[in-house]
Amino acid sequence: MEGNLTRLLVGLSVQISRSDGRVHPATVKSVDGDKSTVMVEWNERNICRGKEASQSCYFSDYMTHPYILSVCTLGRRKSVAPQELNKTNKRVSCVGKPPDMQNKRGKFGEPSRPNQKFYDMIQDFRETLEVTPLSTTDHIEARRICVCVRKRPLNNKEITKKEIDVVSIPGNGALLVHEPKQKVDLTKYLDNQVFRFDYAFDETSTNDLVYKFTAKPLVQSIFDGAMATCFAYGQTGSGKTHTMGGDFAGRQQNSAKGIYALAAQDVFTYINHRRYANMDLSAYVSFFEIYNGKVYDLLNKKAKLRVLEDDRQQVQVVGLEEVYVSTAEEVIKMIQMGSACRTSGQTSANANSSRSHAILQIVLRRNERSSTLHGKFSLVDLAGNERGTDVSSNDRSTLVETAEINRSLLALKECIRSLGKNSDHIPFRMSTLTKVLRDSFIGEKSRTCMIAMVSPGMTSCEYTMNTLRYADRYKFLYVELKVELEDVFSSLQHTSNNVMFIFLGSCPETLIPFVSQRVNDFVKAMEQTSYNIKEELPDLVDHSRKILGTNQSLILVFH
Ligand SMILES: Nc1ncnc2c1ncn2[C@@H]1O[C@H](COP(=O)(O)OP(=O)(O)OP(=O)(O)O)[C@@H](O)[C@H]1O
Repeated sequence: MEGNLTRLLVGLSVQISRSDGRVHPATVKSVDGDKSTVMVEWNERNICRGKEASQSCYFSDYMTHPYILSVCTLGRRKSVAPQELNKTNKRVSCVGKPPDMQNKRGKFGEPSRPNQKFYDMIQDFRETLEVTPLSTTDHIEARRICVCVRKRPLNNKEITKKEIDVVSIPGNGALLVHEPKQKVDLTKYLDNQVFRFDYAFDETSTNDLVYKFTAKPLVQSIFDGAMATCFAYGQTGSGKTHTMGGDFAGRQQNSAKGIYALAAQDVFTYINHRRYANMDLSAYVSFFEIYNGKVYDLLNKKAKLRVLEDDRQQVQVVGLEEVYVSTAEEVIKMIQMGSACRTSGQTSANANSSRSHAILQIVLRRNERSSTLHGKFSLVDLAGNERGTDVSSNDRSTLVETAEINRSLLALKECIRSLGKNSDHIPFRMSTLTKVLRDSFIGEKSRTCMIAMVSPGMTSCEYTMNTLRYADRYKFLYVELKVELEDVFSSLQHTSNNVMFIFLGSCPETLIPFVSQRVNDFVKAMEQTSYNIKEELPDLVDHSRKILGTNQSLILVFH
């Protein structure tokens, strides 16, 4: 177990809680299994500081959840000055040598590249990772809000420039960003940040695989009367259009290979399925873009459309073409037609950058009841999220464009957040995007999937972090949190291996009774008496230490 612990923890970012009450990030530098100590390091006023903590201070690993990623400072810790750390030679792993001591050749023998040291450190780190790739046979869980991440491979331009890939996807929904950093003394180190999603797709994942875990369950839901929405979110050039619309060969897009087309194929499979045949459903398609807050019909020569709201708060896009379709091929033709006239521009990251939100809607209507709406699937390829930091542009219209994009993405976040909280008030009027998607945010049957796309290159690191933070927020939604915790407990109960334990970040007050009950159940299952987790936390920690190395471990969730 000690060995596992070392491999999992070294280099990870954790929160530490100081004796003066401050809580701040630090990096795990080493774990001493014999002495049961953990060494952490952080920067304070440009001075590198370190601490040795006893193992009664536990860390969660990347296989647990981001909100669990904190350090619980229960035991007494000894403060160690950096010099002392050097003397005892305890500082290990992810810290690089000063520039003059760096090798001219890469550690793996290949010619040196810019940032070779970081490259080597990341490769070293990856060697310690246990990778569990996502497989088509993995279980897919129906969720009301599903948040995923997809990493694209380095592109030719990046490979030519010898860009470093700073994103790792070990599996089980985890994603690591190895953020290259430098201390004031020019020592290089990696700040390894961990995120966790429902699913994480690595650079080898195909659109088929991504579709299967994301949009496919939503197609089924619209036959059951749901309003479903699937968003592709991310920096320009990160792969949104590739995922939704299909891969590109030059400027030619293979529309049959995107999530739009895969969803359309399934819609017709279900329509003809005996389970839904007697519902007498027909499918209709509309395709439009929102550019600078205005709606344009991509199936009608980009006609500019008005968005109106009636006194029952029903939002209508007046005059939007809704075309009856009876085969997936017809839908694919429309996707090609619409995509060809989508507003694009050139950014520093993508020569063919989409500057608008594109929305493909597949609507199911019941034939016999004057075309009553039965279900709707909105597939949204969002505009790039680079937050006005595309510094290569001084052009006013690009800046206005970017500001509008940012406003609508903020509105989207607010609406999904309200949806997750089952709030009565959904602030859909904040932007045209959320206005036209209003019926996706209301009602019991609304279902949402967000696929956050990330570029793997070191130069995209900041944008990648922004994307991950945006998507990460969804995971803090109350309803999801409860489900997630349930998963953690049940997976622990069914495992016979040693499992990393403990713990915790911000557990909402309302969830404490639930967590308390589950911890007690777990403790009972280990034939121990039950604990009041608030008052007897130290006992539990002591107990968990004793069972470390036996066949079970414990997760505690605590505020
Ligand atoms: N998973 C992937 N595998 C291979 N190539 C990819 C992948 N994702 C993206 N690409 C390629 O990267 C380039 C940029 O992708 P794409 O146009 O989809 O980005 P985007 O996020 O839609 O950008 P924008 O917001 O500027 O429209 C394209 O050439 C695309 O084919």
